[in-house]
Amino acid sequence: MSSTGRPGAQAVQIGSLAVGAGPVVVLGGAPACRQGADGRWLRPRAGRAAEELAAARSGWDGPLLAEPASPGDAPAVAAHADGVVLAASAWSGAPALARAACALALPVVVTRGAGTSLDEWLTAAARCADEGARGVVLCEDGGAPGGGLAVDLGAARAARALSGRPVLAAPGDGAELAAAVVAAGADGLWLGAEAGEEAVAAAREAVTVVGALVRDEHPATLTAAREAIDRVDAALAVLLERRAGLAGTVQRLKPVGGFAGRDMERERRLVAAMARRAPLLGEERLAPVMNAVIEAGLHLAEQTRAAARRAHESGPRATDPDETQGTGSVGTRKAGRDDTRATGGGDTREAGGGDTRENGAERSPGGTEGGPHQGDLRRRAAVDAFAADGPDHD
Ligand SMILES: O=C(O)C(=O)C[C@]1(C(=O)O)C=C[C@@H](O)C=C1
Repeated sequence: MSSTGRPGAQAVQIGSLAVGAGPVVVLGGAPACRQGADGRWLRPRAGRAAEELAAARSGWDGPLLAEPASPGDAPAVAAHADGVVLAASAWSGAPALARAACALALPVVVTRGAGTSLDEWLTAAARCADEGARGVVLCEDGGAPGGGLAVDLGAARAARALSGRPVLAAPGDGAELAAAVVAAGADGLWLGAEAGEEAVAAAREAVTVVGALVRDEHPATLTAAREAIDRVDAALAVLLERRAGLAGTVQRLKPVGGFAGRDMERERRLVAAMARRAPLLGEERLAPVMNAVIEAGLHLAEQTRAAARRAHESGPRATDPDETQGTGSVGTRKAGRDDTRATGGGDTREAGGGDTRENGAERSPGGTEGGPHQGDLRRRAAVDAFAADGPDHD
């Protein structure tokens, strides 16, 4: 079982592309998707299959899927495509076309359309396998004109679990639902004919980042294993950047921000919580990792703060950087550092194990710590110390 609770699907090879094993694949319509897709699909116009498929193939040597309009298109599909697409109208209403498509001994994508039940869909897939298809992939598109919001992710998930076949989902021309498709456990995104490079890139990002979180992978080669690591690193980068932003917000909200306000008890607790989700690494291995992450966030916060302060000081009629940074501090900016130390701040590293209730306490909106006036002065002094000390801590 994967981390999404699905049994693994039997991978189907479409040209060079394995669908159902490894990462979620992105398929785009040809010829609009020039870049970024793992494979393309084409529905040639009636009577134009040979010409249009030849043209699509001449500009693309990756996996190409074709949807024949009639049995007469079969030779062109065999000549140029790596797989066949059977829409619901074909497998439910055009048996001769379905038979001709399966007889090509290519992988077949069986699409669920409007008004077709899960049972009918899975039965059609099984029939395609019996009639010669070299692997069957299911594709859920909901059947609404233009696809998109009609896609039934529950049906896609059930189809995968019941059949053991890879399942694609067609979220339309845009990538708004791409993350949801990946999170639902689909093996691929089938983008609409109008999806351009931007939609393909957004779908790729969802596949990479969301896939790293929800999709179990068991790569068997060095290249595949490194590619899987690259996806996890991509997700880590997104999360680290987001974490650094939030840590910067905390520094502005704390009575004493930056290294001076370091709260080692909070750090110990967050490492312990992470270890519950990462038991193989455990607290001992996670602690140095998180120490580095936290220090990177504090450095960034201090440097950002110092840069804002320099801009403020050199500006012609600059506004108070504390106001623009959202610190909400009031009072004079010249409050002394001795006041800061009185809050439990002071030297960065020594301050780490300091009074955590003081350092970690959220600022009260009314500024009532030790009386409104004194509280304001103390906060002001702490913010100044945070800015002044910034880049010196390394
Ligand atoms: O929670 C805080 O007090 C923070 O300043 C945030 C944070 C963190 O990055 O998670 C940073 C420094 C502290 O020592 C503890 C935690």
